[in-house]
Amino acid sequence: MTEASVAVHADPDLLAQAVAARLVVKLLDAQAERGQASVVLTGGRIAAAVYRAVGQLPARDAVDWSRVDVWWGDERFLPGGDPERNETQARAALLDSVPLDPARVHPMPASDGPAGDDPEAAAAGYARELAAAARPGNAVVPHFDVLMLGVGEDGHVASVFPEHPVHHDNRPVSAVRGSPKPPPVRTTLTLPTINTAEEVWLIAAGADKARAVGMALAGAGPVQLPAAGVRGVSRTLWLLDRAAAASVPPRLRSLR
Ligand SMILES: O=C(O)[C@H](O)[C@@H](O)[C@H](O)[C@H](O)COP(=O)(O)O
Repeated sequence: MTEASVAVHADPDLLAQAVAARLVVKLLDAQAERGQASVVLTGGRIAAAVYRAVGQLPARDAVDWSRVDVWWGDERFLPGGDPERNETQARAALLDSVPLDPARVHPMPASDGPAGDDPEAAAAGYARELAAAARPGNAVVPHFDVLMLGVGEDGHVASVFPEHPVHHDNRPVSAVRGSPKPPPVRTTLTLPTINTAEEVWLIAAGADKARAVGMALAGAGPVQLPAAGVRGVSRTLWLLDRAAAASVPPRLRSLR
């Protein structure tokens, strides 16, 4: 298992700028190697700041956006276009301003979508969409070059919350009811699916994240602290601001 690495930036704004720059380079590298790139998006405040920062980078135009696949790690199960949906936030912050191929943008279903107001059917539908894009062989999900995650104060990632039944769901995508973070109904990739990504980036800003970040890096259990159960295939990268990094074990700190 690859050991996690940690990069610390002075404040949330610099963190968002740095993650945006890394993301553009990651997409360019993937396209240079494979002719295409795939990214899994997350929700929350720091993710929105990253998307806005990508949108403002001149180098964003070096990416061939028509050959980028966009997936989501989780979604709030609300009607299409609801401002609280992670999809709506990502579209407003970045996706609407870059020339993506709409067929390669894969939002998780909305509660007023074809699967109806049933999060289990929505999760199953998204699992089918992932499987349809998987490489031939045994894979049930496509290759993800980079999967980004925000981190909750309680250590949740995507919509995998501490001690939640989702930990016992062995399907690739799970419906979540009773989320402690509103709204209560969501869909999410499960941890084993998240961990198929080549690189996973956990992004957190603010002192209220310090405890969860410190415990995850110190080796907490994934059921109690889901962020501790995240591992990218070739890289697990924690991208933090100074406040969120306050309890990172000293041997892992590379303060900037
Ligand atoms: O749908 C969501 O709410 C998320 O995907 C969730 O996992 C989020 O990324 C974290 O809660 C961090 O959010 P903040 O960056 O806003 O703290």
